[in-house]
Parts: sequence; structure tokens; C-alpha cells
Amino acid sequence: MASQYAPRSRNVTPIPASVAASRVDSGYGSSVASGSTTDGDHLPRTILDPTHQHSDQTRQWTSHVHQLAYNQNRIALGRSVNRAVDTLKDFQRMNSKQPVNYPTVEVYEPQPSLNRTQTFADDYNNLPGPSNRPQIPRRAVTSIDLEGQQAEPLVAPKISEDFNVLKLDLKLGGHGPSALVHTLEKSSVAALLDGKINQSIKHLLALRERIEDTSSKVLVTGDVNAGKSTFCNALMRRRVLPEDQQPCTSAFCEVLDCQLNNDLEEVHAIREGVTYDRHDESSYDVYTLEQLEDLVVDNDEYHQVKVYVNDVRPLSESFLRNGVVDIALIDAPGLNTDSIKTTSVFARQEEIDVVVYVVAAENHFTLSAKEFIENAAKEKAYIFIVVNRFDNIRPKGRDKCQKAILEQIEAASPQTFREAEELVHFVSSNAVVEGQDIQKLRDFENLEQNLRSFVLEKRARSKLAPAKTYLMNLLKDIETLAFVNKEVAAAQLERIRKELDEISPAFERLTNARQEVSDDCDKTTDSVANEVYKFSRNTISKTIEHLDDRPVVPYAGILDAFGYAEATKQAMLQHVQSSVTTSEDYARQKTTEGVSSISARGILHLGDEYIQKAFRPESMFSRKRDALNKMVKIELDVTDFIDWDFASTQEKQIAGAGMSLTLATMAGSQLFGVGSWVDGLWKVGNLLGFRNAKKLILPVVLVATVGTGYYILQDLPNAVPRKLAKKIRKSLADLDYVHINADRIAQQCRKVLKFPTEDLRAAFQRGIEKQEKAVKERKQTQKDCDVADKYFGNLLRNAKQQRAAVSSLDLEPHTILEGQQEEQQQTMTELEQQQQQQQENPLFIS
Ligand SMILES: Nc1nc2c(ncn2[C@@H]2O[C@H](COP(=O)(O)OP(=O)(O)OP(=O)(O)O)[C@@H](O)[C@H]2O)c(=O)[nH]1
Repeated sequence: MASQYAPRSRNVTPIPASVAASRVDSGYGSSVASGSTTDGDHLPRTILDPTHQHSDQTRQWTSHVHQLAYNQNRIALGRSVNRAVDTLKDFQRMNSKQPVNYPTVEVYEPQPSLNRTQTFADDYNNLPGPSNRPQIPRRAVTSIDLEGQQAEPLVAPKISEDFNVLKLDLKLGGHGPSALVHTLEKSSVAALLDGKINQSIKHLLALRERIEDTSSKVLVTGDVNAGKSTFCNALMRRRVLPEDQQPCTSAFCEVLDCQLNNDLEEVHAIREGVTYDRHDESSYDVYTLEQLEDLVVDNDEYHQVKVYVNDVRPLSESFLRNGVVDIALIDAPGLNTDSIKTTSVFARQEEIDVVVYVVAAENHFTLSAKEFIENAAKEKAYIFIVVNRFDNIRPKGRDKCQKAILEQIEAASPQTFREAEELVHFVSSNAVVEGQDIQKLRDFENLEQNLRSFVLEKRARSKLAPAKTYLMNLLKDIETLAFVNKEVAAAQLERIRKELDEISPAFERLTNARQEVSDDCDKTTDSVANEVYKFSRNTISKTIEHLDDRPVVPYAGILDAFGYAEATKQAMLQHVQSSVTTSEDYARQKTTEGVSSISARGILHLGDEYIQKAFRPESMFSRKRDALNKMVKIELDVTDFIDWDFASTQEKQIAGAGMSLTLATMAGSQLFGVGSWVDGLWKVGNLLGFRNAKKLILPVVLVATVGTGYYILQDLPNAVPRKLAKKIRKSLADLDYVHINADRIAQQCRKVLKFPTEDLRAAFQRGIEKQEKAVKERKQTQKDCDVADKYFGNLLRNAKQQRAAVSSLDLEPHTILEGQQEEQQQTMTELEQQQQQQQENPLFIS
């Protein structure tokens, strides 16, 4: 600790009130307990007669009435703050469950020809309903997702610009906040809003604390060197705070009545991060008033000092010791000293009740001054403005200067401007020090009286107005959000109802059609397979049956008998094979028709949802072409050249042609059958007699042999096909060739038709699942919208009620004139009764 301002020990003797008056004179004129007085060198401290408005008694009455009214408003505002906190927490819960829609402005005007998604703005403007509904301008609700998609921005006036407390801060690039909102996901906007609500809850709690705090905090701020410290000193008529031409105040100096510190005049210096507790000496270092300059000039050790001073002026004049309320006069470091201090001044203004902005007349308002005033005015509504160092403006230029500064004030805080007579003062604080210029002193005392009245009599306004203004702004924002969200929910409900009206029957139709179509596909498959089976069976059977109907290959003579037989066999097998091929071709054609019929059903019921696959019939039956040659193994033998069965048939046909021929026939036809042969001879012997028969045997045998040989040779071209056909038939019959092939072809058709059938079933399943999902999603959304509709309806009503209640609070002080005491007495009694009632039952007041 630097020795020059080492904390002093606490054995400071309290200043007796009797001597305080003489001690406090620090060049501002002596302080006396009475009102207006003149003492030699010193100019009168009170030029304005304090009794010109109220008698002491009236002032007392007034004070009392104000106090009661203040308490009543304080309690009512406290309740409103609690309700607003509950409402915000509830809103936050809702936002976390279902992201709240945040309206915003649009960036461009879409051309009428542009195809665009319908947005909330369309919904809202097309909504049926009474024409007297709130006329919210056309807007885009870009964070609103009516169909699960980002809505497109539309032309809209600046509804989001209207937001005050819950306005989302998106200071990015060159875009305005609202232009950026629509580029964000709905969930991101909800998260931002959640943060904003948190901030607002925190602020409301701070406001509640401020309302409950019985003291009034007056922050004196302004640009560097504007004369803030000089102004504070002038208010106390004491040189307490250091004044310098160089920027000097580096810590917040809070000047308080030393009555709050057991009448001890001293300085409590608080380090960064430490929470001050007057009763806990470890939370601060103690210094004397004389050491103050060292503490606040170019000293970064302490960020805040509490200066307890004795203000010995009478209650009617004293600013700090006024008999109504404890006042803390906070001299802040100048704005623009450095960015950190500027920021902390900005932050500090949230916890104070009155802002006194000091500006140097010759400098006007800087940019940060304007920003500060605009910001503070949003919540405080009124800013007390001291245009200091007015003596530095030449008399000729004063009107011009006043005009220019008032114009700046009008732009930054119109409300303050409207009450400029009370709230804007052109003074020279150092005139109080010099005490030469009566006009300047009058100006300052006029300021002082207005400031006292602003802080004391209008305490309700100065201390409670910030809470009222904030609540009004917040509730207005909540109303806007509730209104927008209710409208969106209602529009969504209507849209979903329409969509469900369309989807539900389509969904039922599809579900019913699924089984029917599936059965139809099976029927088609069965019918194709059966038809193909029948056709194949007929075709192949007939081919096999008629294999030997006509010579199959040309006969080149006995010498090529074997070649002829082999070629005949191959040709026949080929013929059979062809019948199989014909059947397969037929199957291809039928299968193609079947596939088309199945696909047609898919398109009919599923439309674009059904993806038709290309069918290539040529790839059917590609592997079974040479199957027959492998299956049928037919070896040629000698019997394949002689057809005895056929010869015996022929015998019967030519029996009557002559005996020799009969014999020859008999011999030829039964050459190798001994039983038949003997039988034949017996028959012939009987016919001719034994002797004749004996003579005839040789020639007959010869004739028979020649005849037989001749016949065989003659019949060979026909016998071979017959015999081979027979053989092949038998072989194919043994193999069950006809059935196997017909069945194979039919089964192949079944197999092929199974693909489009399964595809179609899968497409149906997908379609049904999709629709089921769509119905389910919409029903869920419908449920959510229903909840939202009710929630936001209630929220809108509540916010309106709350706002009406807050708005009805009259914070304006009412001047009580002499002769009105009786009336006021009655008012006071009523107020006191109400207050007592409130204390007994805080929930209900009449
Ligand atoms: N002419 C004139 N000078 C003044 C007036 N008020 C203050 N000054 C002078 O202006 C200079 C700065 O005054 P301060 O009170 O230290 O100003 P400040 O705004 O507290 O300065 P910082 O705390 O450093 O920002 C001092 O030299 C004062 O004497 C005034 O009304 N007229």
C-alpha cells in the first residue's frame, strides 16, 4: 500500500452535528441548518426561496403521501416482476420443448412469378377471421418451419425491429440482426432466444432487488473532463471529489451520507472482485477523505470507493441527507477513458435508478454519449442531463448551442426532450465554487431543485420507472411472440387438418389395395404358369407323338442305312428340342405380359413411388438348350431297321391276295417265330394235303426268303423312323420328358414373375410406411400445435393482463398544495389502510 494513502485506523471520532457545519465548508460557502441566508463573502446558498411552493407542513404531508404511494407501487411492481419471471421461465420451458418461432424481416421482395413456398406471412394474411385482429404488418417468419423446411423470406416491415428486450443480438457482418435470423436454423434461433430470456430473468431479478432497495442510486456519468466531479461537489457544496483538467477519475466513487456509516466520514476502498459489506472490514480498506484524490486519480488498485460524507445542510436542501431516502451519488469514470471503463459504466447503469449525464457545452454529445443515452433511455425513459461548462460558450452563441444540444437529445431520448425544462439544464458547476455569478447560481439551484424532485418526490418515477418501462417492453415483446406463435400454430393446425384429410384416405386406400394387388399378382403368376405348362405339354407331346408322321431326312439307299438312321434320330431329337424351344418362346411372351400387368398395377396404385425395372425376357431359359442330347441316349441297333409289327399289320391287309403271297407273307412275316411258322405250315399242309405241301416247301421258303428280304429293303426308309420314333417316345416317356419340361418352363415363369411381384409388394410396403410416417408425424405436429395454440393463447392473455396492470401504475408524483391537507389526510388514511391490508394479505388487495 503506498504510504501516501495507506488505510487509516478506525479510531475516527464521529463528527458532532454541531461542529459539522463549520467543518464542511470547503470553498462552496458555509452550510447552515436554516434555509436561505447570506453571510458576508459568501453568496446565498439558496437563492430560490424554498418556501415559495410548500410550507414545511405541506412538504411533510406531501412526503408522507408520496412515500405511501411509492410503497404501494413498489409492492405492485414487485409482484409484476415475479409474475414476469414465472412467465419467462414457463416460456423458456416451452421453447426448449418446441422451438418458438421468431419473426423477422425479409431481405428481398420476391417477384410474383417466382415459385415460392408458402410462408407464415401468407398464412397470416390469408387467415379468415375478424378484420379487427391486430394489424401486424406482413412479415416473414423465417425461423418458422411450417413443413419441416425453412420458410422463404417475404416482404415485411420490421416486426423483429420492434422487439425491445427480446431482440436477438446478431451483430455480424454488414447484415442487420433480423436479416440474419432467417439464415439460422430454427433451433439456433430458439437457443439464442433462450439466452435472451436468461438475461431478461437476471435483469428482472436485479430490478426486483433495486425496487426492494430503499436507497436511490444516482449515477453521474459523461465524457471525460465534462465536469462530473465538479458537479458532484457542487451538489454537496463541498470539495470532496478531486477535480482536475486532466482525466482523473479512474474508479467509481459512491458518495453517501455518513449517517449510514455511524456518522464517520471516511473512504472505503474496494478491490476488484470483492463484494462490499460495510460490516465486514475485510471487504474494504479504510482511508480519510483527504486521501481520496490519491485513491481515484491514476490508481488501478481499487475499482470502487465508498465515500461517506457529512452533509450538514438542512433536509430541505441537502441532497444526500434529505430525510426521505438514502442517496448514493456515484461519480463514474468518464466515458471514453478506456474501453473497459466505458463498458463497466454501461453495465453499471442497469443497477442504478437515475442517470445524470454530464456533457461539456463546448463539446456537445460524442458518439458514445449518444449510444449511452439511447441505451439508458430505453429502460429509464428519462435521463437527467447536465450541460456543464456553459460559461465557456460565448453569450452570443448560447442559443445556438442550446438548440444544437436539444436537437441531439431529441434524437437520443425523445421522452427526455419532451420534459427538457425539468430534465435538461445548462449550467456552470464551477460557478458554485466561485460563487460570483448570481444568474449561474440560480441556474444551478434550479437544476438542483429539479434533480431533488426527480430523485425524491419523483422517486417512484426515478426508481420504479425503470422496472415499469422494462416490464412494459418485455411484456410487449412476449405479447408479440405469443401472438405470432399462436397465429402460426393456428395456421399449422389448419394446414395439417387439410393434409390429414388428403393423406388419411389415400393411406387407407393403399393399405386395402396392398392385399388385393398382392393376390392379383399371385393370380397372374399362377395363370401364366398354368397356361405355359399346358401349352408346353401340348406342344411337346404332339411333337413326340407325330415324330414319324413323315420322312424326317432323305433316304440315300441301303448303303447309307446307318447314316440314314443316325440322321433320322438326330432330326427327331432336334424336332423335340424345337418343340421345347417353341414352348420357351411362348413362356417368354406370356411372362412379359405378366410382368407388364404387374407393373401396371404398381403404377396405378403407387404412381411415381413405384420404380419399374427393365425386364429382359431373352435371358430366360438360357442354360438348358442342350439338355435333351444329354438326357436321351439312344443307341442304334439292327432291329431299328426292320419293323415286324408293321409287317404283321400289312399281312392282314393283303391276306386275300393269293396263297403263295400268303405263304410268302407268312414266311416273311413270321420268319423268326418257330411256333407261328409250324402253325403256318400245318395250316398250309391241311389245305394242300401233305404230299403237295412237301413238294412246295422249298420253293415256298425261297419265295418267302426273297420276299422277306425284298420287303425289308423296301420298308427300311419307313421302318427306321417308325422304330426310332417308338424308341425315342419310350425313352422320353421313361424320363417323363414332357412333364419335366413343361413344368420346368412353367416354374421358370413363376420364378421370373416373382421378382416384379416382390418388388411391387416392397414398394407397397414402402409407400404404406411412408404414408404411415407422414400421418404419424402430422398427428404429432397437430398435437404439438394444439398445445402451442393453447399455450400461446393463454400467454397472450396473461401478457396483456400483466401489461395492463403495470401500465395502470401511476408513478407520477402529485404536488400537494396548501389547503389540501384534509383531502390528503383522507387519502393517506386510505393508503395506509391499503398498505396494512397488503402486508397482511399480499395476494389480494382491494
Ligand atoms: N469553465 C468551467 N470549467 C469547469 C466547469 N466544471 C468543471 N470545470 C473544470 O473542468 C475540469 C474537469 O473537471 P472534473 O470535474 O475533474 O471533470 P470530470 O468529468 O470529473 O473528469 P474525469 O473524472 O476525469 O472524467 C476541471 O479543471 C474543472 O475545474 C464549469 O462549469 N466551467
